[in-house]
Order: sequence, then structure tokens, then C-alpha cells
Amino acid sequence: MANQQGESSQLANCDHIPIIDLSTLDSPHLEERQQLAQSIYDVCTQVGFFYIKSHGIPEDMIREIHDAAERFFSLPEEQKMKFYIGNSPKFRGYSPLGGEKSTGTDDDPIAAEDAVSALSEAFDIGYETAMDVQKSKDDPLPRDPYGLYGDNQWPDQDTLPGFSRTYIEYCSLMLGLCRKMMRIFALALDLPEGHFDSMVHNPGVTSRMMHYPPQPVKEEVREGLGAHTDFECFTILSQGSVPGLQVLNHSREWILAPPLPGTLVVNIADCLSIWTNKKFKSTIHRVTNLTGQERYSIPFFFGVDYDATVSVLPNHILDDRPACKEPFKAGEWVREKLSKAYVGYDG
Ligand SMILES: O=C(O)CCC(=O)C(=O)O
Ligand SMILES: [Fe+2]
Repeated sequence: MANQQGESSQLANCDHIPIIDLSTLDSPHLEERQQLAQSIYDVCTQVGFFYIKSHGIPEDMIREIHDAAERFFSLPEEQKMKFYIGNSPKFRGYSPLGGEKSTGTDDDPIAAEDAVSALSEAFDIGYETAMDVQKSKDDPLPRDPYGLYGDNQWPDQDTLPGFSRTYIEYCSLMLGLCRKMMRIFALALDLPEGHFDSMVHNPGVTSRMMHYPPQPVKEEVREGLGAHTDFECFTILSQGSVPGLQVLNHSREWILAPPLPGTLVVNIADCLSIWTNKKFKSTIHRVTNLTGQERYSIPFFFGVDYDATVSVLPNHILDDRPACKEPFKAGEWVREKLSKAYVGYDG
């Protein structure tokens, strides 16, 4: 059973998802960045989810990556299975319809035998130096004690021309945005802006393309993705134009986070929530596509270097709020979570 601190840190205290304007994210004026950090602190402690606008990712790029996702999922099944995630010891590749199961949340796990497979298919990739402007093309991958860097199973040029180039370009832009966001989170937490900089040299990044086929409206609903929290520090989601994402609030109602033109969705994930002793919410969410249309989304999960230690910030430990968890390695946490998420696959 979830303890109170744990449980309320996973439920949004709201009936809608707020919008944050990021136009001052790298303002030269500290006061403007501080003002933004204050708004971010408020939404992270109240809701754990927010839309971002003026985020700097060009709309053309977003359109291109969604086109790429649609092209990928339109391939015949046997072609997609060439990139089967089960071929990769690092959880990278294609997971077919129903290949993922809901594991619940840390405080409220679902036993393996009760887990229901999700009505979605996915293609997952992880950090590689080609997507990192701070690295040159030939830089080696970092030390990898958790077996999570690289090893992406890219479709070749004949199968999907331009696919890997587009996805790497998209990830490179998202990576830049996430590193800046990490600095504003630091400011929001009363830390020096560069507090996390030394922990995001080889960030623990996963991105995935998701396809949720339509499900019957009147008959029994099968979730496209079961209720869960994300594992890393935070997620930036591009969700196209078809709604489906739902966020759980204090009244145990699922509130819709519909696509809003010109925005992306950010949600806080477990590692950043633990860092803040669960002051920042890692809010429970799920996907249910009741629209009758095909839904595509592209989450970008951003975490610190897998070798970095996540340790509750001392200024968030109080007499009546002891540290929620002992320090741990980010990679250890992510690997354990991933190893429970796929049907018939133990990494
Ligand atoms: O597809 C979405 O809207 C959300 C996906 C998601 O929550 C996830 O992949 O963790
Ligand atoms: Fe998620």
C-alpha cells in the first residue's frame, strides 16, 4: 500500500494541465529565469505535468518526426520484427502490438501475472553520441555498466530513407532543450543553475515512437498504455493531433491532456521526484485512444548519466519528512524498470 507522501506525490492537484511559456528559458537576465523557475516549481509541486510553448523545437521538425513514425508503423509486420526489441540486450527496437505490459507504479505495482498487455506498438532508441552536439561523431560511447547506451536497431536507407537521420536530428534538438530544462529545474530547487551539468554529459535518454490503433468506444476499453509513472528525470512528449493522454488527479479522476497546437507536454518522472524527496510529483498517467483515429506520439525521456547517483537533496530532508529512498545509480533504476515492462523479454 502506498504511503501518504508517496501516494500524493503521484496525483495531480488540479483539474487541467497548466501551460508554461519557455521564452525566457535562456534569457540573459537572471530575474527572468528565476521567475520562470518559480512557475515551474509551482507546477511541478502541484501537478507534475505541464504544457510548454515557445520551446524552440521547430514545427517542421515535429511534423517530420511524426511522418517518420507513421512511415515506420506502416511497414509490414515481418519487416518491423527485424528490429524486434527482444534482439537487443539494451531494450532498443520494435515492440509489437500488445508487447508491453502495465507494471503499475512504484508505490502500487501490478503483479506480473495480473499485468495486461497494452494496445500499442512502439519503436525505442537510446542515447548515442551522434545525437549529442557536445560530442564529435567518432567519440566512443561512455562506460556502460548498466548496458543501456547505444545499440539502436536502425532501419536501413532502403527500408526507410532518411528515417535515422530525422530521428537523430530530432533527438539532438530535444537533448539541447532538456539540458536547458535541467538548469531551470536546478534554479527552481534553490540550487546553482549548473548543479546537474556534470551529470548530463552522457544523459540517460530514451525516445520512442508510439502507435495507438483506435479502440472501440462503446465496448470494453483496452488501455493503449496502462497507468504508470515515467522512470527518468522528466519526459517531453510530442503527441500529434489525436487525444488520448490522461493524468490522474487527487479526486482519482482521469483528466485529459489533449494536444494543444504549438505545445509539447512535459512530465516529471521518478528520479527527479526522488531527488526532491517527492516534492516534485511523478504523476500517474495512461493512454486510452477512444477517438476512432490512429494516434501517434513521440515521448523523449531524459535522465542523468546512468552512472550518476540520485540522492535526495539535503535541503528537502526535514524532521517530519525523512529521505524517501537511499541513494542509487540512475542506470540501475532504469534497467530494473525496463526489465519489467516487456512481455516475454527479460533484457
Ligand atoms: O503517448 C502518450 O501520450 C504518452 C506515452 C507515455 O506516457 C509513455 O510512453 O511513457
Ligand atoms: Fe509515460
